[in-house]
Amino acid sequence: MIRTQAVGVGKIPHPLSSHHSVSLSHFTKPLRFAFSHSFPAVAMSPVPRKRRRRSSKNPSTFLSSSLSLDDNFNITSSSAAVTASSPSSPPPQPEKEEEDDVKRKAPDIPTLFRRFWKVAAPYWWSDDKVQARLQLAAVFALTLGTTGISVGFNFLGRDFYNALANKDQEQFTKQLLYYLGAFAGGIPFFVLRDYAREILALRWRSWMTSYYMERYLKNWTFYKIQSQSIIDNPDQRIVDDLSSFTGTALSFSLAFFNAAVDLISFSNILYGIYPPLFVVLLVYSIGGTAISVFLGRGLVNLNFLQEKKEADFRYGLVRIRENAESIAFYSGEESEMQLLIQRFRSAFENLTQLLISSRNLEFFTSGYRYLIQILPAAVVAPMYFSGKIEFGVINQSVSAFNHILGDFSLIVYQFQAISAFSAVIDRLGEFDDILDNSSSKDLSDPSEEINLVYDDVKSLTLLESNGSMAMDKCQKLLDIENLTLLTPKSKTALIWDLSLEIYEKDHLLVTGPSGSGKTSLLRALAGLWSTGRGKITFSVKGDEDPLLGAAPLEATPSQDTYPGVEQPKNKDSRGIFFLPQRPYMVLGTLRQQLLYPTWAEDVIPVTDGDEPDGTLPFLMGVSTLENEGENPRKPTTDDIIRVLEDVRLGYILSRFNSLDSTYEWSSVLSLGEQQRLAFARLLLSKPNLVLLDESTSALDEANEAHLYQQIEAAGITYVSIGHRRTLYGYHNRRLHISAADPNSTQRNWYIEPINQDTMYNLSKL
Ligand SMILES: Nc1ncnc2c1ncn2[C@@H]1O[C@H](COP(=O)(O)OP(=O)(O)OP(=O)(O)O)[C@@H](O)[C@H]1O
Repeated sequence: MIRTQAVGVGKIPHPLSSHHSVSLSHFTKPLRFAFSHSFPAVAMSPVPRKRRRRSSKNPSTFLSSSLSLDDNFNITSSSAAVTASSPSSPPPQPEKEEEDDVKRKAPDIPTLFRRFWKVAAPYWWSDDKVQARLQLAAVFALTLGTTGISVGFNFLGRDFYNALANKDQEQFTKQLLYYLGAFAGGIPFFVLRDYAREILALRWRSWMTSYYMERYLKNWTFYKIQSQSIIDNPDQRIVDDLSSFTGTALSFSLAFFNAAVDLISFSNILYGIYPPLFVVLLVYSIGGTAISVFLGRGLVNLNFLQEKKEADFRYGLVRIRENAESIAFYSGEESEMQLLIQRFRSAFENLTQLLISSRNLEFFTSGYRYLIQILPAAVVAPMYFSGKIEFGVINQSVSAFNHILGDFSLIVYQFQAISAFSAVIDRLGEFDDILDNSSSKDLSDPSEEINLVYDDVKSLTLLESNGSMAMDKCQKLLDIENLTLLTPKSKTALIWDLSLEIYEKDHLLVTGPSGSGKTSLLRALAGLWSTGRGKITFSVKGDEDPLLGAAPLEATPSQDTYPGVEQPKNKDSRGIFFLPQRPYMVLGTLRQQLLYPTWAEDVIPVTDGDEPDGTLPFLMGVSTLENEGENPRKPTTDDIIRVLEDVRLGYILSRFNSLDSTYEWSSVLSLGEQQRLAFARLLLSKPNLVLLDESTSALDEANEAHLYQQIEAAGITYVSIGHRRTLYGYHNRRLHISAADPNSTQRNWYIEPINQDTMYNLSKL
């Protein structure tokens, strides 16, 4: 076993030890496969504490987390057995991914520093900056205190050993008592320093988590990241990388600060004992740092990939959980197993490389550590023999020497942790850049963008209050002008030059062959896609922008994700509602399902009245004040029950006891029931216009007819996408989109009224 020695933030030294062991547990947090064998004295664990703490109830996290090494470098997981017994026919390799991994270059040092600063800085200038800086000052003060105590122990050690060597029992007992007293007085400093640091790291992490989640969910960045595969595993970056980053950044800062203070304190001591020893130490540590940087240069990239591969593996397991029923119906276990093994193997192979690189570095660092162990004693011993110094001074010089060497060798000793931290910085920096500028990857040419506008009906009325035009405009809900729609990235044309107006009670059916671009048209209307040309204008009710208080709607063009597109956060509050093809069930109670998304703030439990100690202002969730007055009156329990009856779902109340029971709704409700539940949401929100994407595809014809009657009776204008003939009966116009011809720019759509003739012709088919 290799023992490490005093580096950075120290623990209370053992009275009989020649050097001081340290606590640098934070250093290892980003290092998923930390090297506990190297640091037995500092209680490092093979898997960082936070990661090990993941709930074993969650099978995916358990399996994934257990991809770790024990002290003997054995893989301690059932997954390892799986790998060993993998079938003889290897699964197909994800070639593109592998290629990307190979192509990936480690970031250069200036990029790393830029990213570190960009990720770390915002918190210290945030609303929480006063608390943050005060706590940081306290941590630094406690760190200074502990360094002072270490220096005191250095002198105590000298006198203690002098008394021992002189066989002076009285002096020895006195020194022993001093030592015990110093322990009693010093321990609280060490404990409180660590506690204060952890608390500050937690506070910082909480702020960062909230800050990143806000930007991730803003402007549909989460959708773009996912649909265009911009970066891997954003969830892992928010959960694991932020946690590692805050803890490690603080630990490293303190360690460097402590090393600087330590250096000054102990240099005096060592220089006072024997100056040449100090010079030898300087040359030795600078040379050692240069060599370890050279040997460990590949570790940053390997750590980056390890994070990614593990997250991919975990995501594979999560997908099995989410799609359990479909996989079970397909009996797809064998394929799933192959896919999982493939991902695990990829993580395993990268880890093997990581271990080889670490081993090579470790050969050097171990030698570096051992070679120097006896040097200080050997150098000063002749002075002791000649009577120039006392015996205790030998111990003092060894202690001071080790302190200073530790300070100088911070990079050598912690290179593996530093490289893992660099990978975390790299991943977070990349994520941060994307969150800041999420439009840059897919929207390069602003002239090739669809212009999406929300016109305020009231302001238009005021503007043109004398003419009949104003009345017409008030009734118009949607105006599409010369819309040419392209797919993002590949820019394949789906719809050419579409112009269309929708007025109140004007129910439009969109038809066309599969893949022609019907759903994509809705994506463009929702603002999710903006590649193409043309203008989409929604006439919305309400005299205030829900996001900006009293500011007029047209005064707020979006500048971030989709330039030129004004993005509402809460579309339904402007009278427009989208029902996607696959109903989305939120996590929570039945009531929350029904209130989503119009009264989304109720999904997040907000503490009222007395806040529990430690609640942070930035973790309060969505403010209820923000949307107050914008959304329709919140439905009462009676309203909700009535609407459930209206969509013929009244019976589920008795089945699931109450509106406030929590279930995995996407599993316990049939697809048709989920679609009816989506209509219940719609009826509660009562928008002016709804865009339905095959929203009744799982329903029988009777239920479909019933739901259309309900929304018609509620005065909601609807645009539906659908293939079924029965849908013609509930609409008065049809937009037919044909598959676009790549060699032509001709219109690939037409609009026709749906009348008795249409119905007659259909019935003959
Ligand atoms: N994120 C994407 N990037 C690039 N192309 C996409 C993306 N999503 C869909 N497409 C392509 O756009 C085309 C239109 O897709 P869309 O979902 O609009 O079809 P649709 O008419 O609604 O089909 P269906 O009736 O089968 O639901 C398809 O060829 C599809 O493969």
